[in-house]
Amino acid sequence: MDERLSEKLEVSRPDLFAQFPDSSPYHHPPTLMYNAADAGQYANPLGIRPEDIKQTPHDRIVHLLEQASQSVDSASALSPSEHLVNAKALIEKAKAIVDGYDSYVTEYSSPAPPIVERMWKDGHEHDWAKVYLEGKTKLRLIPDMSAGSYEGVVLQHLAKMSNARAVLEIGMFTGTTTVSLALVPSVDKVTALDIEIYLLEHNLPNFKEAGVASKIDVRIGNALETLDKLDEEGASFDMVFIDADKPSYIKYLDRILASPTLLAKRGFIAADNVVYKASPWVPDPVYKWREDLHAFNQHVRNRSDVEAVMLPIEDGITLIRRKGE
Ligand SMILES: C[S@@+](CC[C@H](N)C(=O)[O-])C[C@H]1O[C@@H](n2cnc3c(N)ncnc32)[C@H](O)[C@@H]1O
Repeated sequence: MDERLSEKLEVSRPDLFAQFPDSSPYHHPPTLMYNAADAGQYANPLGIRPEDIKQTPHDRIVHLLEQASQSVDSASALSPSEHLVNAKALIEKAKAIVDGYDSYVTEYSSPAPPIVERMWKDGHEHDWAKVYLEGKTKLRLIPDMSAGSYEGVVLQHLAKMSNARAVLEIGMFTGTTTVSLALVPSVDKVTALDIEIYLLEHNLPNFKEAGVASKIDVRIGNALETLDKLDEEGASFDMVFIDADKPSYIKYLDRILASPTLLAKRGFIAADNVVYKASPWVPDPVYKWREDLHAFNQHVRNRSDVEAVMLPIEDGITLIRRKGE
């Protein structure tokens, strides 16, 4: 890690992260809480609100430009000037560029299958806080964990272009990406790992409705232990999508690459959220895993046995292949 970045990262220790009052529906603020064990660990001196937590670098830029625009409005109210009018117009234009970007690329890409759109919508309407408070999930899951239908289409293309037959997904959540991949004709099987037994029951009706239940093998448990089991079974995957707990990304990658079989010859790994809301280079205390993701990116770059390309898709996807294949 370069010194400047390390300095910046140190500014935001976990004790600065938000804790919402027990009575708040956001007692475990979105994206801050993956692990129930984290609950209650953080103070909230910064007054972070859930709506301040954005999902991608673009979302973050739009949010910042909105705030800048509001500041210009306030300044204009006090002292109207041509400069402020110009500044406002420039901010609004920059905002329109970024704001329209994701919608445009989604509109002119093939659409996601309707079942995936429906699953994504249902996932956003599900009361994950209630499920967690009832003790049905260990983790406080939040709808925005779902990669979304556009990213599902991207993954489908990667699977199609690589002619992937066996796919491993580490982190299934509501199964939108699982179903997207299982719907690819060349894919025979998607092995989906998750730690939450609740998701098995929750997702099964959708897997059946999509007509791909027989192609999906859900393995519940800690993904690292499941990887050990899959390795013992001699399982081999053409495509691996890593999208579970961010602090374990390095372990997942190393475990897969340590095995002679888990990653098939000419197989590839796609790791999600690698630019993590741009927080590795513009830190903000609300983004809890920036050090983990930054360490993962450095680790990938420093492994001499792999080649990688980081794609600025949504929250960033890195494609990793064994060198020389
Ligand atoms: C970001 S979500 C996955 C989203 C999904 N790929 C999609 O795009 O819809 C992460 C998932 O990883 C699971 N998870 C977190 N820690 C885990 C662990 N140690 N082992 C297995 N699964 C884990 C969570 O339960 C959650 O469902």
